[in-house]
Amino acid sequence: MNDVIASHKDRDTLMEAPMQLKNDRYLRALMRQPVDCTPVWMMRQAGRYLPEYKATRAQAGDFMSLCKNAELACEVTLQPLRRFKLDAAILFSDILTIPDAMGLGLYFEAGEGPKFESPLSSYAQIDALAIPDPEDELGYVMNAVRTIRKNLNGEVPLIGFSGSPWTLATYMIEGGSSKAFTKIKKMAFADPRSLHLLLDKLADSVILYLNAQIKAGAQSVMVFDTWGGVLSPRDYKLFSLQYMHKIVDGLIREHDGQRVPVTLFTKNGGMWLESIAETGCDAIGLDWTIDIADARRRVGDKVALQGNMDPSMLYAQPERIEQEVELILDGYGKGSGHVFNLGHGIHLDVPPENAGVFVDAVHKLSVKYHQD
Ligand SMILES: Cc1c2[nH]c(c1CCC(=O)O)Cc1[nH]c(c(CCC(=O)O)c1C)Cc1[nH]c(c(CCC(=O)O)c1C)Cc1[nH]c(c(C)c1CCC(=O)O)C2
Repeated sequence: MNDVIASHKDRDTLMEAPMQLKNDRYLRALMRQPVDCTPVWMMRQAGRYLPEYKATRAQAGDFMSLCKNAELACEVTLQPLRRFKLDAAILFSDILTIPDAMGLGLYFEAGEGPKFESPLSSYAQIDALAIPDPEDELGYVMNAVRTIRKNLNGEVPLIGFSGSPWTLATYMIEGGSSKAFTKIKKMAFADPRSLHLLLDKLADSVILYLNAQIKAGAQSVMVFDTWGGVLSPRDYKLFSLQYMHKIVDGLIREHDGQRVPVTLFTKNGGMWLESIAETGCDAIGLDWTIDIADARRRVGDKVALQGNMDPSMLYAQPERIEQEVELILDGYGKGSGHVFNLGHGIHLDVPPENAGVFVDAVHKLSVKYHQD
């Protein structure tokens, strides 16, 4: 009942959220328009490395309760922006909301990561899965998006996100995190019909989910393909990229008169940049295993690039962090089209001050790459 009231309230008040951004360099860089300096944000910017996050999470009880409470999800989205001069906010949620809404029973076991009560193993189970209605079973995510957009008050854009079909399928079939991915690979090679049915349903679900996030106020969207890099080149195209391509084709690309840029991130996907760029995405997220100068040479002006400092570099001394930022900025070279980021999520035991050193270094050291 309270959720219903909150959702109507948020829908009305979103009208008050300003259209014009005070800081739009994140969106400009994704569209390769001139910027004054390189924008920066961090994946898992809200997370266990911040004491204020731990306090709010304790208040919520557990991780999913935090995701399902729009006010608290908004609070943890904004916490890192109060500490650091980030150029974008990322919705606080998780990629596993879709499988949870499909009825697989998501839970988090301390120290073991996400788990599902009912993992998938047969065609019949996959055939029986329904595509979730984003404003119903996933309505709590849309409420969070509306609440965050309103509270951001036009400061910086809000990034919405989803997992890629392949990455979501790994969790749904393995039953949680995996190292060898034997169950999903067994299905891929011994029973491809079942896996393709699942991937296709997930692609349809992701399209509906991301489009609903865009309508609720997300100004840019990202698809996280955390596990695409465990496939061979041929199987990556068949089981992962094909479905991300379908998603890019199905997304709202312009909303309220503004372009909504889409970024695809495949961890360990550096060898497939040209193919990823061909999906028609606006930007590619890079992990740290590829040289950003090579990446830019290979994609040319086709897409913007996001990345790509090793998250473990945040354990280093300030001078070493600054040196690494400079090397990456120099690798990308002059001009717009680069969003600075870590190559993956921030580690939970990183000192918060080091994240601040990183963000400030990007802004300070990048100015010269955007002059004349
Ligand atoms: C694979 C994946 C997941 N979730 C996500 C991915 C794709 C990106 C990536 O590769 O990291 C994406 C994600 N997860 C979370 C966000 C929110 C935005 C942000 O802060 O960056 C985003 C964008 C919050 C979260 N999602 C999670 C946390 C930590 C939860 C906590 O303990 O408070 C956060 C802040 C939980 C989570 N959720 C997932 C894992 C593996 C874990 C870690 C579990 C553990 O180590 O105990 C699945």
